[in-house]
Amino acid sequence: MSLKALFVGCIIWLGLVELSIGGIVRHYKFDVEYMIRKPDCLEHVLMGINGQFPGPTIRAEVGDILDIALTNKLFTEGTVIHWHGIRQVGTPWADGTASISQCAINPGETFHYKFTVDRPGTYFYHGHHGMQRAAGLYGSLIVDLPKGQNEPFHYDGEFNLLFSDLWHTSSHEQEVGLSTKPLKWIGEPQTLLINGRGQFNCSLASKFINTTLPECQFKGGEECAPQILHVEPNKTYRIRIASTTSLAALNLAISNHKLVVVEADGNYVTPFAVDDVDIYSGESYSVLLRTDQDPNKNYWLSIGVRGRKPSTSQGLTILNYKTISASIFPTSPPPITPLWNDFEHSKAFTKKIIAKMGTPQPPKLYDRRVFLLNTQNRVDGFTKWSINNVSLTLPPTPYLGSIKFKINNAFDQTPPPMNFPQDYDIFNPPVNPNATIGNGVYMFNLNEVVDVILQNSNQLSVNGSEIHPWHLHGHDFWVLGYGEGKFKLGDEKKFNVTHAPLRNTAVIFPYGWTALRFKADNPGVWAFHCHIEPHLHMGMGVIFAEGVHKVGKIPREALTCGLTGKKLVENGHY
Ligand SMILES: O=C1O[C@H]([C@@H](O)CO)C(O)=C1O
Repeated sequence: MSLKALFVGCIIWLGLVELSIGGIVRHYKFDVEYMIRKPDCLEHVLMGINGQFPGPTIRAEVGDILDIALTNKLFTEGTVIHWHGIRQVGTPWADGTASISQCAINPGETFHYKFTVDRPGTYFYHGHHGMQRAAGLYGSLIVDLPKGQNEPFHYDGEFNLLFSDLWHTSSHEQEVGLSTKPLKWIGEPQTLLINGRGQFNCSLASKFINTTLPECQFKGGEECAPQILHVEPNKTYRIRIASTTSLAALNLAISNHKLVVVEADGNYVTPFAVDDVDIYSGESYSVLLRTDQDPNKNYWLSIGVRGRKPSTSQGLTILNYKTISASIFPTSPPPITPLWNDFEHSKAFTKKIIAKMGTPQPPKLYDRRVFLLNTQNRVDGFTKWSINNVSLTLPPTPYLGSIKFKINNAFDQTPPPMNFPQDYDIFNPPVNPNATIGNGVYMFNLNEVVDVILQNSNQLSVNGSEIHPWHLHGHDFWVLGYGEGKFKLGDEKKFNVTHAPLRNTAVIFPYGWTALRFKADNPGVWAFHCHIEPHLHMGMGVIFAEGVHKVGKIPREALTCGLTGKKLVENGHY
């Protein structure tokens, strides 16, 4: 056989091997860098990828392997990217969480994220180091069904919308403010962005709303001009939405059109029609839109702030029936976002989300139950968020390495508390506001069924309890139920175990509880935290670990820092 034929033979053989494990390897090169951009018509420093903000959309098919070579082109700080909603089965080192699954990638260095996307759905990716998500490090990740397979709903076309919020103070200034005594809170965002585009100093809807802002005048090509959704009449469109906001809870509406929710966090749900959709940071949905309205008009698509007293203008774009020009304005004002504190509206929406028939049901019983009380506290006078009175501070050595290699001095070996005092008054500020910092780990036995009862409470000031969206890495969980007040014995009778939706993010409502169940069946170390980035920065998270002894080879470059880095040097791997 000639050398060439042998070479071609090898390639075909390799190709077959790759096909036999399900999908193809998709290679990406991501250069993470700071850029000067005008996402809301004003100039800002943003973090982007390959010169793009938001970063490039990754589109793959179920079973594909993504191989993303991430080069840190920031000048002086480390970086990582988390693939939000991807469970990383067998590749916990690719979860992209600094200090948890890997070392932050140093400036100038390249790290290979290689993992399988094993489930269709709408996902996204974002920075998971410091406040790099607030700096703009994010993009979309969409996983399609393999060719020839159909979704359980029909659509003629699709759009993808990634929502985010923008501050005019830098992420560094925000980060320092949050770590200062007294706390310098970040406040509300200046602008809401849809696919990285928003308008701060002008309004698309100035003719219709009470504003002093002038009408936006776009000549074409502006980075802050909205991406218009061009549609044909009498068709069905799938709109994928995901929220990577740093803080804002959002509400999406499209004038005159109903939205049918069909997917949540990569899981099919029993379809239901609504006028508007609440979407919290860390969540994703697919909604179906039927273009059955007057085709001689255009319509607003709006996102507005909910859950916190807003001071940010709605994010807007236009649904354009191609029958008319996109520059013809809608004839009425944009949809009114439901009142920020109409929590009954939020709860009604959330409770409509139930699993689609055929979704795996939760195990009937749990092996272990963990109560996690969320409180705002003080540590040495610094304002923090704490879980069972412990505020999370991450260690310099990634847990995945320190647990696997039993480096016991890498973090606090005492497990954090599984509960909180029974007499804790969740309706008032903490009697003793002093908390401690900690970096202990909740260790679960492999395949244990874990129930988590997230308990909300009053923050440091009176009459204040906020919504927090909690996101779990490495798993989906079943949402068993939501309740008011303090969780009490007998409340489990209200659990929905037959139609519990599978999600990776779930909210706790003010002064309420949320019950989740998951199977600790994915060897690795996983963050579980409030997806509000400043809250995580202030300690609002915990670390779960299971079956770490079963984790296969961890790429060396994931562990070249802290005590695992030292061990590698001592063992001659340098
Ligand atoms: O963590 C937070 O701090 C502020 C406030 O509680 C203190 O200024 C706020 O609204 C938060 O969500």
